Amino acid sequence: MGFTVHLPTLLLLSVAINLLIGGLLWAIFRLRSRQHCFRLWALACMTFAVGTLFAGTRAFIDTPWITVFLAHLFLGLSPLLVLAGLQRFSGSASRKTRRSRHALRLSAACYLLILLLTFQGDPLNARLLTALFSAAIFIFAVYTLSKLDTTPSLPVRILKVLFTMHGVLMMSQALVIGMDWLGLNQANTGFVLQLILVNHILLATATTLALPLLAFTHSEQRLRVMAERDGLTGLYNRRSLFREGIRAFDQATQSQTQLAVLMLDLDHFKQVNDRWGHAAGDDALRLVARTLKNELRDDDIIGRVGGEEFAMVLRITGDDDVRIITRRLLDTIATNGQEIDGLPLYISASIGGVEKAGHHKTFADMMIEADAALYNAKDKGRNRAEFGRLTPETSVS
Ligand SMILES: Nc1nc2c(ncn2[C@@H]2O[C@H](COP(=O)(O)OP(=O)(O)OP(=O)(O)O)[C@@H](O)[C@H]2O)c(=O)[nH]1
Repeated sequence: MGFTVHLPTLLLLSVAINLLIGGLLWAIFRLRSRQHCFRLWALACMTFAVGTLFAGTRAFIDTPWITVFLAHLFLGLSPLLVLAGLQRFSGSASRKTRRSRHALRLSAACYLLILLLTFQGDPLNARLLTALFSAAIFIFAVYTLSKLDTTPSLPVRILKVLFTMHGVLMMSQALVIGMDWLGLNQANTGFVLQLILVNHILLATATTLALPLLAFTHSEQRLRVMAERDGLTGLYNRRSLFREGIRAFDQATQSQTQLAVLMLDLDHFKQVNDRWGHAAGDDALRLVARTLKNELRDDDIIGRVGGEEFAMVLRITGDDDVRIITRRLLDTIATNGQEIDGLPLYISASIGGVEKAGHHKTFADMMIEADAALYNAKDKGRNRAEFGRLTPETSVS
């Protein structure tokens, strides 16, 4: 049972698919505040369709300028545009990237020159050249993807696999043509090349669908970080801290484990801003955030819940003493905050804390009590901590 391909149908199908996906990518470009990678990817699809159309006219006309030169010019331009889109997406303008862009321009110029010099001869020359050029571009695309620092990583991995397969396919095409050239082929070259063409179209389609996946998941991740995190310190914002705090509270209730909430407010922070400026104040806030992250465990929940106010939810284990942890936090902030970026800021903080008890029905109950304890610490002179309900043994000073 043989495998036969009706070439004109296949080519028309490929043109239609590429025009459709190209149109879709162009629409995305218009809708997404003109994110330029989408325009380049749309153009890649369209040039591929145009190149295929020109190559297909070989059945009707005998004009190598169109059927070979223009066809391969567009077919070679297509992977180049995909790569340019990837580079645009990665957005980095480092020296290394600039150098690789120059290398790319140089190889494109070489491709054009060799195509110009050879297209009049055997059309297989142009096919060999385009296959080699495309393989090089796809390998370069894998390299570009490996330099990308985006999350989630699944779309990057999918694209790496697709580009690698495409690169290998183009190398195989070059090999088959090269062997044919040297008269080494016993098998039916036309059939093998048609098979490669089918896979080429499938891979090109899969790649153009995976590219928006890369861009969409990346921007969704960025939006999620922006919605959940405080822009200045990278800590949880108020809403996320409450969400995570409620989760931790429910877990602690179910597993009957201990939980503590600490509210921390910087002392006389207005004076820091007034005396040293808002930028110095921002540096101080970042330093406090770093200190809290360094001093607490990875699974503790830390958020910036107001201008100079932080909240922490600590999962307490048997050996932990919240009062010792709190004292350590106050001391480290006072030590680190003496001088920030060469300025004598002398930052200190006050903390209100509470440990989970039977009368806490919700996480909000703990937050309210920690807040009241914080006001108590401020009233009692600052740079100190107060705990829970007001009893004589609740102070840490
Ligand atoms: N630099 C900077 N300052 C901020 C930010 N958010 C709030 N602040 C400042 O934090 C200060 C808070 O001042 P107050 O609420 O009077 O409190 P305080 O001066 O710390 O006094 P106590 O809390 O009573 O010790 C104000 O000057 C705010 O402008 C911020 O993102 N960056």
